[in-house]
Amino acid sequence: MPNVNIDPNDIMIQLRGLQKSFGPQTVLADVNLDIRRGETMVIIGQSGGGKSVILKHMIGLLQPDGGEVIVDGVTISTPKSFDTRTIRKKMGMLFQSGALFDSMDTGENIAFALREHHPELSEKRVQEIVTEKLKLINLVPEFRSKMPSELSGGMRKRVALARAIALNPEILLYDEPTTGLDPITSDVINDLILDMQSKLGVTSVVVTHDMVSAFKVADRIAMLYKGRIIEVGTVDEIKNTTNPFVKQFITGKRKINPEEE
Ligand SMILES: Nc1ncnc2c1ncn2[C@@H]1O[C@H](COP(=O)(O)OP(=O)(O)OP(=O)(O)O)[C@@H](O)[C@H]1O
Repeated sequence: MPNVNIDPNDIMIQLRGLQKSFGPQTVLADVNLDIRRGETMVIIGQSGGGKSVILKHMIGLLQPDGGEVIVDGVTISTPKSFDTRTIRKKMGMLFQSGALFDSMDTGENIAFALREHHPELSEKRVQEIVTEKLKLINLVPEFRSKMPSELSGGMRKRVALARAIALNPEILLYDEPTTGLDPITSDVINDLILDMQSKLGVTSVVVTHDMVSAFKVADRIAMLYKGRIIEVGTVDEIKNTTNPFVKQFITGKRKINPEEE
């Protein structure tokens, strides 16, 4: 359970009536969610339910059909306000695949966004920042010369996290950070998510199916169901929920009743 001071009235990300369809498929019907500055919000829900689509709206990779995304008081979701460069400077994202550039070594992967956004930085400074980011994810500086093909799944995620924090983001978005990892490696990633919150003071949004991870890293958990957030609560509140759909999801039971598949 995280341990930082969070002001419930200080909202970093607001989703207001978010709607998104792809062709005939409505993925987000009416998503409303407030994420507080400094908190870790975990979004849970069925596979294919639209959790990643929500993250992509937060970072400006997708524009909604209706509704608003407001980040730190600024609406980022209207075509007029759509300034991806400014948004992305504020945010780091850990993609589901832990996408690294395979042709670059670890150090170059971490330095990539730094060089792009800060061409004024000297090579010495870039290397110092790479070392600092490796340290934050508990890796020694020598690790910078490893190629992605030499890394295990867990290591790739860690390096992807170092890359996501290269520009000192205020917000970190994690898409399925523990998927495909064994429980011990998953726990290393969970600890790093907690570290990022306590050491960097970031606001985090984590999309996951992994309830062990959700219960460990979350300040609050939101459940997406049929295109809407049907419940938001602390870990204890979610564990003790009376909502049958949330209960079904967190306990992994297949059906609530024969009508519900
Ligand atoms: N760019 C796109 N074009 C068309 N359909 C899309 C696009 N992005 C997402 N979708 C569809 O939206 C739905 C929700 O996808 P999303 O990846 O957000 O689900 P998810 O809840 O993150 O699932 P999972 O947990 O399996 O990753 C899926 O049916 C997906 O095929």
